[in-house]
Amino acid sequence: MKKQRPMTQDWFATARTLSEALPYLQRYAGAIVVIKFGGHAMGDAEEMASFARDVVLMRQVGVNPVIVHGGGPMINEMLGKLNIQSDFVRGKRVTDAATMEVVEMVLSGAVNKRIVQAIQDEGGRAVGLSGKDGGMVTCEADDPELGLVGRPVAVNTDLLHHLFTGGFIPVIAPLGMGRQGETYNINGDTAAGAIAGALKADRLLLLTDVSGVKNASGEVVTQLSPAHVRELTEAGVIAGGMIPKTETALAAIEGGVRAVVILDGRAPNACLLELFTDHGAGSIIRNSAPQITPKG
Ligand SMILES: Nc1ncnc2c1ncn2[C@@H]1O[C@H](COP(=O)(O)OP(=O)(O)O)[C@@H](O)[C@H]1O
Ligand SMILES: CC(=O)N[C@@H](CCC(=O)OP(=O)(O)O)C(=O)O
Repeated sequence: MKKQRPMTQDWFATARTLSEALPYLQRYAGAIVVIKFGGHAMGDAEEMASFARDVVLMRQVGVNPVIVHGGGPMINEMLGKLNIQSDFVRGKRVTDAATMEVVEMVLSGAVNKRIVQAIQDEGGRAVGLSGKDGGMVTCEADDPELGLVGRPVAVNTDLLHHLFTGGFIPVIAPLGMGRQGETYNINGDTAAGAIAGALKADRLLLLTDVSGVKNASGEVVTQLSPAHVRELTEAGVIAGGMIPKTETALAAIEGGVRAVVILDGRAPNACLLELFTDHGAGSIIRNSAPQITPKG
């Protein structure tokens, strides 16, 4: 039963926010939204629960969310405990057979199941998978220097469509299968971009630990075209871990994703703010095509 509490301005504001969400709820009903949930964005138990609640709410209002997660910091921790040395080249982990074993164990085991559990705890029905399940992500070796790092060359979305029909929320670890049955380690951003492209997703949300793409003065740029992203990259303003994200964003847009948003996954209700309010969150990257209401 609802509690009887005195009416305050806050309650009116809450009701107004719900009412203002209507056009966005209508716009996203049936839409596919792929969310890359990076290891740095996961935060503590409360932040994980808040993320899970947003995802369950999305599903409840008819959106088809797909979670593709990372887990780089968790892999580093386990490799450290096992005294296995690990190096990164251009943002990707050099992966030999011993490292691959640990990567698969941490991503498909601990990290994947933690997210599945968090979603179930909020009343959603999550299914934990890796890109190997249902022959979803086929890879080729990315670069001989990187060992078992995969570059997705084909994505089969049949399994995902079955899950959408059943009302399930897919939670996918970024692993893929080679044509000879070998397992590949895929950068989480790359995997999310490939899956979003194959689904022709309405939105790809890349959740990270900064509030968006920053310009040379350190301010977040809220709207970017692919040309603007290339300019910032050539000028060295987009650097480090942001490079695989913006490269993924450009490839995803090229592949048919309507828009990509880079945002801070630790900010409360970041996904809801982006999808269902006038305010939006983070940096949106899209071709400067005519806008379709609301927010294209
Ligand atoms: N122009 C830029 N705008 C925002 N962040 C940037 C930029 N250039 C580099 N970065 C760095 O990219 C980092 C995000 O990448 P990364 O740490 O790999 O994220 P994740 O672990 O979430 O995948 C930011 O914390 C920031 O240090
Ligand atoms: C090839 C490669 O680098 N794979 C990544 C996969 C996890 C990942 O991408 O995690 P974050 O999103 O948390 O960084 C790795 O081994 O760390």
